Amino acid sequence: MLPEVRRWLTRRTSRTEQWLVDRMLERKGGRRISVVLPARDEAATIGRIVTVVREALVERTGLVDEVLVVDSCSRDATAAIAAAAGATVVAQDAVLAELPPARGKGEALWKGLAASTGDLVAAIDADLRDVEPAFVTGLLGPLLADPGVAFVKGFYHRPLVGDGTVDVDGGGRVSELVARPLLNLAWPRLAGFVQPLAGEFAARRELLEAIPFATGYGVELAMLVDVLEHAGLDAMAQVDLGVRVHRHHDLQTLGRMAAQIQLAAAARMARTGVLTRTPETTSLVQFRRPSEPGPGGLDREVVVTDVAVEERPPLREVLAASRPVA
Ligand SMILES: O=c1ccn([C@@H]2O[C@H](COP(=O)(O)OP(=O)(O)O)[C@@H](O)[C@H]2O)c(=O)[nH]1
Ligand SMILES: O=C(O)[C@@H](COP(=O)(O)O)O[C@H]1O[C@H](CO)[C@@H](O)[C@H](O)[C@H]1O
Repeated sequence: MLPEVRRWLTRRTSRTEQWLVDRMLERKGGRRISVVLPARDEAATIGRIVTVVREALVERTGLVDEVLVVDSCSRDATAAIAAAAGATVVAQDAVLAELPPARGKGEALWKGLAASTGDLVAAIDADLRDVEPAFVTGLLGPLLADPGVAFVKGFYHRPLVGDGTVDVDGGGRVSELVARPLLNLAWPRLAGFVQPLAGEFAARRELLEAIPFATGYGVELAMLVDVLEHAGLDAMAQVDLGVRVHRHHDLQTLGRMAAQIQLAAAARMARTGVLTRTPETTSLVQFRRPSEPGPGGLDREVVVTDVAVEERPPLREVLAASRPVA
């Protein structure tokens, strides 16, 4: 692991319980805060999420000023349920309607940024079960407390919930198999993010307006890379939000998600020339649930493995070199 990542992990990791709403309200001043939810066919979950955020953070405390649902071409009652629960709802294609429409999660987030009014913008996925207000307050805490922080990413334990089965740390399959190895290889400064694909993040508007957005599922990885380039690692933070339970997709859908993430990464590698040279490190940084809760912000065991591979030459070249000359 790069020494600067090790330092960053200690300096910029916190837990949602550390961020108290009363203190955050004092720090908020005259700024506006938006919570944006990209949502495609989330009729089963969107109502409860909007209700929890609105009641706890808009009505009871006034920390959040706007709950905006971007209806991402849903075929179900997502938009109507979100509106009934008290969200402002915009149709993805109706925002910046003069532009040719695009599809996918990243498009919904970009349109959400365009349609929202907050100086600080938090995003959470709309397929979450059991969402708590602490999901939002944790993301906003570091931004309100420290002017040096411009971007905050959530992390959590991720169970994989099947039909009557729960694998407590089995979720985040694309994260573990695609995003993490890719980031460690090409952008090792981002290796400290426990959940690099978390859909839960918050940032200052001026930062989000200054970076490009990938339209599909590549949006999270693209955003990490672009924020790093734009603002630097010390402007980024992560916060432990506890446990996250969401709806899972089948393997083929995850394959398409992985493909979009790789395309977004490829575009950034080409743009910056990353990987045209030898990788900076062959370490892979992974995180595991500790046997005992750790002190400080990072309640994870850090597992660093050297995954270096050697290149053997074609065998016939070796054989030809070792064959006695007649
Ligand atoms: O075209 C799309 C696809 C997804 N989403 C939303 O993006 C979030 C994350 O997507 P999904 O649940 O499919 O990914 P997962 O979390 O299962 O990997 C959810 O709120 C989706 O409703 C969206 O707004 N537009
Ligand atoms: O992290 C992952 O591996 C995937 C799939 O999660 P699961 O294996 O279904 O728990 O979930 C996410 O990735 C998407 C693509 O970046 C994000 O858009 C989602 O917010 C995130 O949940």
